[in-house]
Amino acid sequence: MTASVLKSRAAVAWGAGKPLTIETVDVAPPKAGEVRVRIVATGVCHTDAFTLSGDDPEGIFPAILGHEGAGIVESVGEGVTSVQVGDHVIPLYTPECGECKFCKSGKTNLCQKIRETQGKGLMPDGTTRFSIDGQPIYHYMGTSTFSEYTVLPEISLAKINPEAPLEEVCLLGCGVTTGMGAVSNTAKVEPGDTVAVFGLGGIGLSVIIGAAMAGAGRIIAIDINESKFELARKLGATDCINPKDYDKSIQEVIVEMTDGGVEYSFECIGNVHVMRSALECCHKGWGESVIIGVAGAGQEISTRPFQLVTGRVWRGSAFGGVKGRSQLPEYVERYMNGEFKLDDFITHTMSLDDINDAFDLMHEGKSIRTVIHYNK
Ligand SMILES: NC(=O)c1ccc[n+]([C@@H]2O[C@H](COP(=O)([O-])OP(=O)(O)OC[C@H]3O[C@@H](n4cnc5c(N)ncnc54)[C@H](O)[C@@H]3O)[C@@H](O)[C@H]2O)c1
Ligand SMILES: N[C@@H](CCC(=O)N[C@@H](CSCO)C(=O)NCC(=O)O)C(=O)O
Ligand SMILES: [Zn+2]
Ligand SMILES: [Zn+2]
Repeated sequence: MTASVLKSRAAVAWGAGKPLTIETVDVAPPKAGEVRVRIVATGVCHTDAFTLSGDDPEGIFPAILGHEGAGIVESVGEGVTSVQVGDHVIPLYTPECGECKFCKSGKTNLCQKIRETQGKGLMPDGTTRFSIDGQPIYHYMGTSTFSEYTVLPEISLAKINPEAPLEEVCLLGCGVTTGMGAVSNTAKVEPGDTVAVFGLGGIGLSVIIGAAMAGAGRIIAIDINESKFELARKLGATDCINPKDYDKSIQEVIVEMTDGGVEYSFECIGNVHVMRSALECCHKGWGESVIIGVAGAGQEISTRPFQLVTGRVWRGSAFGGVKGRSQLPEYVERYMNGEFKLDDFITHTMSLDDINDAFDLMHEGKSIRTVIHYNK
C-alpha cells in the first residue's frame, strides 16, 4: 500500500534561543531508500540544547531537533529491503552505508554518504519531508526525533531486538553508546588504567560505566555540580572532585593525585578550557585525552605543543566510534542481558507538550536524561 502524508505532533525550533512550540506538521511519505518511523520515545541530549542555543555552526531553523530516539517502522519507500513495517529501530545520526570510503576504511564510524545534505537539514535528495501549511521545516542530524513521525534514509536505522523497551534503549541512540564506545573503541582502556572523566551528565556517566567494565583501577570523576557525585560513585567512580574546591588548576590536582597523571581522560562538557585541563592531566609519555564534548562556533583548543611532544595524545570521538547498523544492535543485546542499566540515567519522563521543561532541567543541572514518551 502506498503511504500518504501524515499529520504528526512535533516540537519545532523556530529560531536560536526560542522555546520549542508544539505543532501539527505534515510528514511526507518516504521516498526511495527512505523509511518513515513512529518514534515511541526520545531522550533530550545536551547537543539538542547546543544547537537550539545558536552556537552550532550547522544550526538551521525552523527545524525539528532530537537525535536520541527509538521507534517502529511505519512505512518504507521504494527499494528498501533491510527493514520492514513493524520493525523496531534506533535512528542513527551517524549512518552506515557500508560502501563509502569511510565505511570501507575500517578506521572510522564516520560514514560520509549523506553527511553534506544531513548537515543542511535536508534528506539526501536535497528536500525536506516536514512542512507546516506548505512551509518546509528542516530535519536535524538526519533524525528529528522530536516529531512523533519522522523520515530517515534506510542507512540511518539500526534494527534492534523487538523485546527491548524503547523508552529506555532510546538512550543508546546517543548518550550511553557515545560514552561507553569512547572508552572501548576510541581510548581502548585496559584493566588497571587510571581514568579521569570531566563532566558527569549522560555522557560522562556512560564513560564511567565503560571504564568500570574495562577494569579501570581508578576512575576520577570531575564536576562543578556535586549533586552528580552520588550516581557517579554508584556507577564506579573511585574519586569525585570539584575543581572549585582547589586553589590550583585541576590538572595539577589530578597529576599529584595519580603520581604523574592518568592513562586516559575524557572531556564530556564541550568547554575548551576544560579540554586543555583534560589533556594536561594525562601522564607524560603515554596519557591520552578524548574530546567528546561539542564546543560552539569559533571556539578553539590550545595547549603548549610540548604537551604533545612529550607523549600525550589528543583525540576525539563521535558516537563512541560505533558503527550504528552493524554494532548498535549488540549494545541493545548487552543491555537486555543485564550488562549495564539505563534506568539510572532517566531522572525524568514527560510528554512532548512539556519538552521545554526538559531543557530547563538540563540547564539547571537537575536532570541526567529526560525521556519524552509520545504516548503520555
Ligand atoms: N561526540 C559525541 O558524539 C557526543 C555525543 C553526545 C553528546 N556530546 C556532547 O557531550 C557533552 C555532554 O553532553 P551531556 O548530554 O552529558 O551534557 P550534560 O549537560 O548532561 O552534562 C554536562 C556536565 O558537565 C558539567 N560541567 C559543566 N561545566 C563544567 C566545568 N567547567 N567543569 C566540570 N564540569 C562541568 C555539568 O555540571 C554537567 O554535569 C555536550 O557537549 C554534548 O554536546 C557529544
Ligand atoms: N555541527 C557541529 C558539531 C556537532 C557534533 O560534533 N556532533 C557530534 C555528535 S553530538 C551528539 O550529541 C558528531 O557526531 N559529529 C560528527 C559529525 O557531525 O559528522 C559543528 O559544526 O561544529
Ligand atoms: Zn547526543
Ligand atoms: Zn558510508
